[in-house]
Amino acid sequence: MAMVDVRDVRKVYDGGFEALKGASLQIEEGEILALLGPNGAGKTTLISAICGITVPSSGSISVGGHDVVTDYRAARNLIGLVPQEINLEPFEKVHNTVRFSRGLFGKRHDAELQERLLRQLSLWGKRDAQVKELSGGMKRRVLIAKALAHEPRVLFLDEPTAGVDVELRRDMWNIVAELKAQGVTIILTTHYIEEAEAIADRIAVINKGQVLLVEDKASLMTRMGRKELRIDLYEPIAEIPGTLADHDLTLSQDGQALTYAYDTQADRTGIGRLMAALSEAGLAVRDVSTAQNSLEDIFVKLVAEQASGQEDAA
Ligand SMILES: Nc1ncnc2c1ncn2[C@@H]1O[C@H](COP(=O)(O)OP(=O)(O)OP(=O)(O)O)[C@@H](O)[C@H]1O
Repeated sequence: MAMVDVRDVRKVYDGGFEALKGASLQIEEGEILALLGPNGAGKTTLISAICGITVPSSGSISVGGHDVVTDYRAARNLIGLVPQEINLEPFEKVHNTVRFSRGLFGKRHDAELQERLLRQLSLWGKRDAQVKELSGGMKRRVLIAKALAHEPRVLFLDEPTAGVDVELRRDMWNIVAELKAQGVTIILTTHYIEEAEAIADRIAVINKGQVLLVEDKASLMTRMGRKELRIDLYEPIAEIPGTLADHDLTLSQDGQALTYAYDTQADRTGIGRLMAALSEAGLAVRDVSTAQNSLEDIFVKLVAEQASGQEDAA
């Protein structure tokens, strides 16, 4: 059974806007799923629907086997939500804020757990500070502590690292890794695609209210990935020799390196043929290296493909 099971969910807002158009998504226990999509794609709407904050117009959602509408409390108890916007009580002390969040779920205060959580998030030294005294990054940590205070099994992080510095981002990634090790299921929305690339097990791409794809990150990168072969030359050249014209090469500005893009899934990459042709052209190779194109390239391509598909259909 999937930990989070979203089936054919539609959401039409009051004004008539259809933010989700039959979205389906199954998320397994203990996995980290990155939900990617451009602005307005429907990510927050989907998360809100799973967390029972927004009621879907149709379709069904369960968390841990509990329907989020008809069995809201049981489902919500399993969920921790780190919202996009900072919504903290400014005059409250850090430790009270976190303690109160646990209380909301009817759970008794657990001093040991609270200390562990605050230490893990580097908030222990700030436990007696008022929220308003904290930096933006620290406030984000408090949001995470609050979301984790009732020991949820599923954690939603909605743009957790928007506007935070590199160090805090790394810290958050470490926290996510620790939670995963504890078997917590994590759903992350992010605009930083390298973040998804770094920490997610699976990638879901959503655009215009539709889930375009859900796939294992590694297989997605292999399936859609293109690689680039960079060839450094001993001697710079002014232009690509005519005999190499059909190899789809680009020459660096300083004339010192050639780049060859190839499809990793193609029957033939053409590398062998290219190397032979280079040698025939009398070009001496100093070094070669390869680079895989990024998840970002793949994401941009997917979204563009959907847009052109819709134009074709129109
Ligand atoms: N309460 C609402 N009433 C009407 N329309 C809404 C409401 N909330 C969101 N929308 C619209 O639904 C669409 C999806 O919004 P949503 O916030 O889910 O997108 P998102 O993918 O989270 O975007 P972002 O990356 O900008 O946070 C947007 O076009 C938005 O304007």
